[in-house]
This record gives sequence, C-alpha cells and structure tokens, in this order.
Amino acid sequence: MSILADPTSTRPTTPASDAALAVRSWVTSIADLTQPDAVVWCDGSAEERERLTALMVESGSLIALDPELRPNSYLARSDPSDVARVEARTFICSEREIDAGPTNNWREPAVMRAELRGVFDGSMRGRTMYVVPFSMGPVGGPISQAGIQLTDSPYAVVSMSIMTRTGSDVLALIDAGAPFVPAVHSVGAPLSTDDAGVKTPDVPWPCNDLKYIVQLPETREIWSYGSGYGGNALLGKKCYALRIASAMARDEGWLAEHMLIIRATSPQGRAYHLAAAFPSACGKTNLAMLRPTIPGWTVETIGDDIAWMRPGPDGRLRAINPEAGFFGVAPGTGHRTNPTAIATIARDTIFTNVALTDDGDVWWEGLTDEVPEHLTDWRGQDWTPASGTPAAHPNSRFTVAADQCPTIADSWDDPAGVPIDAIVFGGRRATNVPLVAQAYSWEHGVFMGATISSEQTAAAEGTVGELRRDPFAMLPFCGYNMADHWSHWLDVGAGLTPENRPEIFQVNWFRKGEDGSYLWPGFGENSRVVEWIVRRAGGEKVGAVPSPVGLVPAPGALDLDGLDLPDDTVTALFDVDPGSWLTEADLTEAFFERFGDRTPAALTDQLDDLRARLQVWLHPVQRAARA
Ligand SMILES: Nc1nc2c(ncn2[C@@H]2O[C@H](COP(=O)(O)OP(=O)(O)OP(=O)(O)O)[C@@H](O)[C@H]2O)c(=O)[nH]1
Ligand SMILES: O=C([O-])CC(=O)C(=O)O
Ligand SMILES: [Mn+2]
Repeated sequence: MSILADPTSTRPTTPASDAALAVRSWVTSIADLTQPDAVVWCDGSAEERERLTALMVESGSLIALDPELRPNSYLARSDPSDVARVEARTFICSEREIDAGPTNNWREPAVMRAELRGVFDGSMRGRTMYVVPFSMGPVGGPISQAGIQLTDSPYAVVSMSIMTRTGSDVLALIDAGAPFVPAVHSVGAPLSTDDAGVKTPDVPWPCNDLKYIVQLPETREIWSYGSGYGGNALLGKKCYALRIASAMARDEGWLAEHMLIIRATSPQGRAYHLAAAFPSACGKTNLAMLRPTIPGWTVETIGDDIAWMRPGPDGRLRAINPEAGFFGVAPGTGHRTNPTAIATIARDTIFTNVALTDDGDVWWEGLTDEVPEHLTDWRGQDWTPASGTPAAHPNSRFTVAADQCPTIADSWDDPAGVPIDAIVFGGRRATNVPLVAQAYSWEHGVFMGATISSEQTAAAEGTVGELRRDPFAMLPFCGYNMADHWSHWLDVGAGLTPENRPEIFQVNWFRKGEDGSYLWPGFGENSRVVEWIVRRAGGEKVGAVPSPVGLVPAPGALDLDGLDLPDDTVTALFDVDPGSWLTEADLTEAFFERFGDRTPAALTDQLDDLRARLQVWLHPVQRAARA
C-alpha cells in the first residue's frame, strides 16, 4: 500500500525536503511490510488524544473511571501474560558480539533483521498504523533528540503523548533535516477477515506470546514486537532514551542514565541538584517526589526515571529529563509514603493493572491503610481481602504528565538542563550496604556504580527478591558493553575540572533488621540523607568519617532529630562488616572477570584499594578465620 495514494492516510501537507521524503518512504516501507488497514499521522493534539481515548473506551481497552472521583482518567487491564519488561527477549544487535558485552542478549544484525521481517510481515493487518513523531527533551533543545514511533497500539500512542513531546512541531523539525531514530512497534496480533468480509473481533489487550525488543545501536534503530506494556512498547523510554541514547552518548561524550533528577533547596536558600540511579522499582519516583520532613528544606521534581547529562558551556555537568511524564509504580504509592504522587494522579491519568473500586475509582496495595471490602482485581475478577492474591499487579503503574506534579521545578523543562552537584547510586539491599556513603574519588564513585547489586523486583520477569548485579542500575538498559560504560564514565569525569565534577554517593533505604523489617523509615525521611549528601557535595562543613566502603556521616552529622530511632538501629544502618564485604569483593572480582580486558584498570585498582581498607578494619578473629 502506498501512503501517498492512501485515502485513509492523514498525511500532512506535501513534503518538500529530501528529509521529509525519506521519512515518508520509510513509513511507506513499514506499511508495505506490516499491511495495516490505514495509516494515521499523529499531530499530538488534545483532540487527537480524546478521539483515541474514546475509541479505546468503546473497544473495551480502557475503562473510564468515575469523572467525579478521578476526572478524565482511565483503567487499562493488560493481558495477564504482558505485565512487565521482558529482559530475556530484549536484544542488542551490534555487528560484533563483544560490543554488546556479556550482560546483553546479542544477535547479529543481519540475522535479526531477517527474523524481524518474518514476524512483522502482515503483523498490523486489520489495524491502524499510527505515525508518532516525538522528541526526547524540549523540542529542538541542545540536549534533545527526535524519534518517530510507528505503532498499531492506540494505548501506546496515547501513552507516548503523555510520556514524550509528540506532534507536528517535531515532525517539522525532522522534515527540516533533524536526525531521528526510527522505532517500529507492533503488538503482533493481526485481525483477519473471513471470506464474507467479517473481521475477527479484537481483544481488549492484543499482544503475542512471542516477543522481540530489539535495539540496533550502531544504526540507531528500534523494533518492538508482541508486547503493549511499558518499557516494551513506549519506545521513547527504555529503548531510545536509555539503550540507543547510551550508545549515542558514548560516541558523543555525554551520558544517558537510569536516573531521577531533583533540586533541593536549603533553609539558607542554596539550591543543589542531585541525580540518582536506582534499579527498576527501587525508589526513583519516590525520591523524585520527596516531601522533606526536616524543617526549611524543599525538594522539587525534575525527572523520575531518566537523565541525559552533558558538560555544558560553563563546564558543569548539565542534566535534562528527556521525558514529559511519569510511568510510576502504583503499589506502595500512598497518602503516607508519597502524597505528591497522589496529588499528581488526581486526574488525567491512565492506570494499568491496578484494582477497580465499586464506585469506579482505583485502588492498590499501599494506597490507603484501610483495605476495601470488595474490589475488581487487575484481572477483572471479584476480589475481597480474603482472596489471598494482590488486588493490583505488583508492577501496576500510572501514566501521567509531569506538569501535573505539584512539586515540578520551574526548570524541569529548561532545554539547557540543570547543573548536577551530586550523583547517587543505590539498590535494594537487606544487608551489608550502609544507609549512605560518599566516594573517596570520582574513580571510587564509578566503582560504586559499577558494583551495585539489588534484590530483583516485579518490574521485569524473573524471581522477585533474588540478588543480582545491576551496574549503574543499567543492566537491562545499556546499549553497549557495560565495561565500556564504566570506561566512558571515567573519561567523562576526567574531562570535568575538580570544581565542576559532581561528588558521588551510595545509598540504601532497604536494609533490614533481624526481624525482617526495614531499619530506616525511608520516603520523606530520606531528606535527612539528601541534606547530608548535598551539603557534602557543596563543600560545606558537615562531618564525615572514613569507613572501608566510603566516607560516612560523623556522629551527629546526619540530622536524626525527631526520629525515634534507637541507637542500635543507627549503628546497624551503618554497620560495615569487613568479613562480609571481603566476600562481596570476591564476587565483584568474579563479576569484573566476566568483562575480560574491557574492565578498566582503574576499577580493578579500586577493588584492590577496597580490599586493603577492609583488611585494616578486619577484626583479628575474622582475620584468623580467613587466613
Ligand atoms: N521501604 C521503602 N520503600 C520505598 C522507598 N522508596 C520507594 N519505595 C518503594 O519502592 C517501590 C518502587 O518505588 P519507585 O519510586 O516507584 O521505583 P522507581 O525506581 O521509580 O522504579 P521504575 O519506574 O521501575 O524505574 C514502591 O513500592 C515504593 O513504595 C523507601 O525509601 N523505603
Ligand atoms: O520500563 C518500564 O516498564 C518501567 C520502568 O521504568 C523500569 O522498568 O525501569
Ligand atoms: Mn525505570
């Protein structure tokens, strides 16, 4: 089918430039391959979103919530098999396997292309293909990048219009020659028509058991097949802003990271910016929306999932949030834990896989202390507290525009970005890792990032709770060899002057006591840790003392006023057991060995230094036992 001749195509005015013609011919070639009934060019308007939303309500893909309780908001229930990112089916296709590295699934580009042609052949039959031009970052900004997603999922279109800047102004930029990343998405569920011309009825959440989430970092392409969910299907997010962008960033001297960005202002009126990487479902959205419990501090939100950072004209590392919305974890998000998120999602929100209340609102575990007597669960089944299953899927999410967040910073969409003072790495660790520690140097900070380990969450398939290495919180998202990512970080740091180089820290909100409960209250109380971090990064006089794993707050330096924490809990939060850490060091050595000679020498040196510090701290009894 030719787009130019297609009467159902809403193609904008006849393009003039070569760039514009190239875009149309690419769209035509994908339509020829996937054979949709119609092609619709999206303009990103409110009217368009309303039209697609109404279409999905009519088809049963969306349930309208009670407009009094939750204006202009909807619930989507996915197929029960399509609830999270599929890492086992995510591929990095570089020409050479070594350039994808041992932590990525690699396929040869030519082999993968041939396979993709097979699965995409006719995959949009009976459906509409939408053309969604989008910008990651403010349209035309110096750190921003464009893309075009072709998709047969109206849910993906509407979600992309919340999560990115979509529409005609981006297409105009691309038509004028701005580079863009082509991203093709199909749910892989063509609708056939029988001899009598009757189409097979659609299902509320079409998808396919076979899934492909494919990135070709060298040719900057994305192909996604079989899933309609989150990071699998909203291709601006993980596929582009992390996997493809990390490869671009490596080539061009910048950074694309799985990081939140906040601005914290002290009672003295000094503003600091912090970027923090935690693995999926480990607290980025919550820290990004933190409501400080310590007097006089404010925290404003800039981004909750992704940061693009590059040295600016002033020599400082400047960060933008390339997204325009939040795709946040619902369970655990409550009035007590994250009131800012609760205010953000009061209206104009799409909820996916949460429970439905009898009065037409949403509910999930942790939203309220009180559990409703009756709900419709995420699968659409009757639910009572006696059901014994979660009412909302553990990876259920809300999709909402960033500017609905009451704490969004004025500077959140500044195209030039904000200057970063502190970089934080964290994970979900029940043992060993202290509440907070500051790196001794940039190299030590890169070592902290490279050695993050975290208990797995429901954000991807796999066993929840299993400890795994998640370097830079980028294990599922680095578009090239992870060890090269560490070298790149070392290079970026070396290119910044000491005054402009952010300080690096490590945090752990998730340490548990012997009874299995969290030692640290977390959430708003994390402001106490943020204060120590940004004051240290700002070169202010706040005490720190050395430990084998980094500088930790000196006694009294961390504000614990008004917190009812017993002394032995505080001690336990900062306990560094050299014996256990030496065991971690052995595991780190084995982990580094997986990357062979790509592991930068600076990091093996850091491992030596860590072991040397641990030996000094080792109790004589432990030392004798290890000898
Ligand atoms: N105990 C404790 N739990 C937390 C804290 N911060 C976040 N959580 C919980 O961790 C889960 C995930 O948190 P999010 O902030 O949504 O995670 P995220 O890092 O933004 O996740 P992705 O969107 O998957 O990248 C939620 O259930 C939160 O309630 C904390 O300080 N303490
Ligand atoms: O990509 C997703 O589906 C959600 C997300 O932020 C993550 O998993 O880190
Ligand atoms: Mn994420």
